[in-house]
Amino acid sequence: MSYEEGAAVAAGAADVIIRGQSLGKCYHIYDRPSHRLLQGLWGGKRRFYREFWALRGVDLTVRRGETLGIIGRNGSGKSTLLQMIAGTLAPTEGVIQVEGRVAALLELGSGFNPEFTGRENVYLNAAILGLSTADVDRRIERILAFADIGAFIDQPIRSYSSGMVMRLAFSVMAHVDADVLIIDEALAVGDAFFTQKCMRFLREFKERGTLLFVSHDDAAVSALCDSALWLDDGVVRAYGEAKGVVHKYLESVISARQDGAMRTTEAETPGAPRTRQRPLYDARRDWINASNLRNDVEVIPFDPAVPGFGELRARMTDVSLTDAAGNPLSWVVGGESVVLEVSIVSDDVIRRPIVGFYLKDRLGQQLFGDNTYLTTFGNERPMQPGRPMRARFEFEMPRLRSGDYFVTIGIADGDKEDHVIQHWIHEALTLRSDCVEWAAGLIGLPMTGIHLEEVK
Ligand SMILES: Nc1ncnc2c1ncn2[C@@H]1O[C@H](COP(=O)(O)OP(=O)(O)OP(=O)(O)O)[C@@H](O)[C@H]1O
Repeated sequence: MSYEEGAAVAAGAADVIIRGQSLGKCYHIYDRPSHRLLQGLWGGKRRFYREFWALRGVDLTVRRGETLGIIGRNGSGKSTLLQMIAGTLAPTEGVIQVEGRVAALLELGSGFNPEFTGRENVYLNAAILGLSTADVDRRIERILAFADIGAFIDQPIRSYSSGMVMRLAFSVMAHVDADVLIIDEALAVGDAFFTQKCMRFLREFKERGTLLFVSHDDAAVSALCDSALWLDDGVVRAYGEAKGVVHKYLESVISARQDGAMRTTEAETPGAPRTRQRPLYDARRDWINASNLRNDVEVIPFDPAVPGFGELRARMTDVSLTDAAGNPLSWVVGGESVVLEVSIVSDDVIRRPIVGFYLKDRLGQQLFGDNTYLTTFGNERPMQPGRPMRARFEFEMPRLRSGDYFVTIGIADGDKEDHVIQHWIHEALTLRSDCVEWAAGLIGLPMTGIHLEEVK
């Protein structure tokens, strides 16, 4: 879909909440400080500055309930556009109309007064967003619980770390009943557990509100957003369905990296000879593991005190990654065979136990997972009180981009359609990956063989 088509399709839809027409922002650039002074003296009679358009000719229409991703290189105009939508920056030309309450997390602590305490800033910030003191009184406990910064809340903000400022700012924003949320995902980097909490909140918010999400992470935009807008040097390069726009953006990034030496391939000719697939040992594995391509993954051990939920007639007592011999691992190398073990106890009969897991990245995207349902299908054994069980999932550890990952585990009683969650832990294990080089995709599947050869 072209930019014009994207804007036209969106504009035709009912329930428009944001409409921007021909938006532009021009800054005056003075090559020397003295030029600014001279400009003041000369007024409009002479020009001592250069014009720089940070944004120009942007049309945009966002419907209620839509999630729009804004992508683009550094300096492409993303913040400029979003500040206009948030109402903190006036456009030089064009018109922006926004319905309802907008809460934005664009610049860290921008709405906070450093001399006031966290608590005072909560009231101040919420008031700016239109909440009365009584409204905040009713929500303050929830705001503080979400931010989770403890006694610091009664200290001046200037004594906070940037992570604490982020937690508080996000928490206020999450509790003001905003119609539109604007988030720069780069700000949410840092504390991985809090990022998970934020992402869970954003997924829930998406169901009822309008979300504008700035991200450098193309996978996150594809996964979270309905539509995307790609800005490049202040102008829109593509606008429309998220996956299509992200695809074009990536194509351009890769093409630029390869100095434009890229062509699009045609579909394979029918009947052309194909390489036969046979399971082969990947001889590169030893080489990869001995080089800087090696992907080390630290396993942060299971903490039995970590919060979970469920009926709790059965619960997990331990979760670990082990080698084939059952030895718990504190480090794994991407590509190695591992076993995910979940130990369970119950104090009641669990008629049909099912144990499942998935691996999530820091944005909460589910990368892969599985469960015991099909393995036990037709041969279900009730779990008896006082007789512990253990679920084992054997797989090859995929290579993981640098960052934190989480293993979510669920235990249920029932079948695939109809079951009751017994115990669910969002972050049962944390995997901390360190990876210097990255090939492609969300995860790197260990290849059993890669070949390039002449077909005889
Ligand atoms: N006050 C200003 N005066 C002059 N130029 C500015 C000003 N604010 C922003 N710019 C310029 O406008 C351009 C767009 O900036 P903007 O912050 O919107 O980009 P961005 O896409 O959000 O970048 P990033 O991803 O690095 O946050 C940049 O070239 C920036 O240097």
